[in-house]
Amino acid sequence: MTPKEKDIAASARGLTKTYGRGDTEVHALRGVDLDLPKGKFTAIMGPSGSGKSTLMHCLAGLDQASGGTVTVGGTDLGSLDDDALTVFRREHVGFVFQSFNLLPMLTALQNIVLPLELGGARIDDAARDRARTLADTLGVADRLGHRPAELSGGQQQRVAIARALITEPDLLFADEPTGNLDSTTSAEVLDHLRRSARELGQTVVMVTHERDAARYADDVVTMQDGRIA
Ligand SMILES: Nc1ncnc2c1ncn2[C@@H]1O[C@H](COP(=O)(O)OP(=O)(O)OP(=O)(O)O)[C@@H](O)[C@H]1O
Repeated sequence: MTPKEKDIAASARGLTKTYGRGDTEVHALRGVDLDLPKGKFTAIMGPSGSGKSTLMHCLAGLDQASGGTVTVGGTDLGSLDDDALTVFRREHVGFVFQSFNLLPMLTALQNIVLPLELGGARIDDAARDRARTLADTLGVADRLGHRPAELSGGQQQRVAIARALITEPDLLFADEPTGNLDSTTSAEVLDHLRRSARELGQTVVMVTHERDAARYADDVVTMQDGRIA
């Protein structure tokens, strides 16, 4: 790796994605080149249908590109089969969704440690301590015994961020993470995403429609018709 490559968490080269065939063909990505610098918070903006979610899903190994390459931490995702991709996502990627996606029957603490359990780890005191430290950083340490329904939207989203960070992923992806939140709560969640990058060294990528939200990011990438504008 060259020194420059060392500072890049993920990159796309000539990335294309086509959905459907013939009359129903949609070119969601038309050749995207992008480098995501390590430890930075990048926002992806652009009109509806411009390819933001598709780009994020390809970078995260959730969707397969039609052409071009995605490299994460030196691994070409195109070289991985489905099983290897699943392991790759579990070990390297965290997600935060607009709708939080917490499991309603589990407490906040149980939700946060779930990715460790799914990865086959035993949930011991060390794991619970890590979850508490993250919850503390995110300001929800006093809500750990509560179920999602007993938390505000902002608290749920902060629990979701802690859950995404518990495996210490190289990349944290957030798809419209403040879409369901009021402006005060949005500001808190965005501040935590920014701190994940600045204080924990996470590489954070967020898709958003909101210019105010994008202001928290170090860089803003704008998509237009499947390309970076
Ligand atoms: N699974 C799919 N099958 C067919 N077409 C799809 C599929 N997913 C996305 N598309 C199309 O690809 C294009 C890009 O979609 P994408 O969701 O990436 O855009 P976006 O910028 O994230 O939009 P939005 O802001 O509305 O979420 C759109 O024209 C969309 O209709």
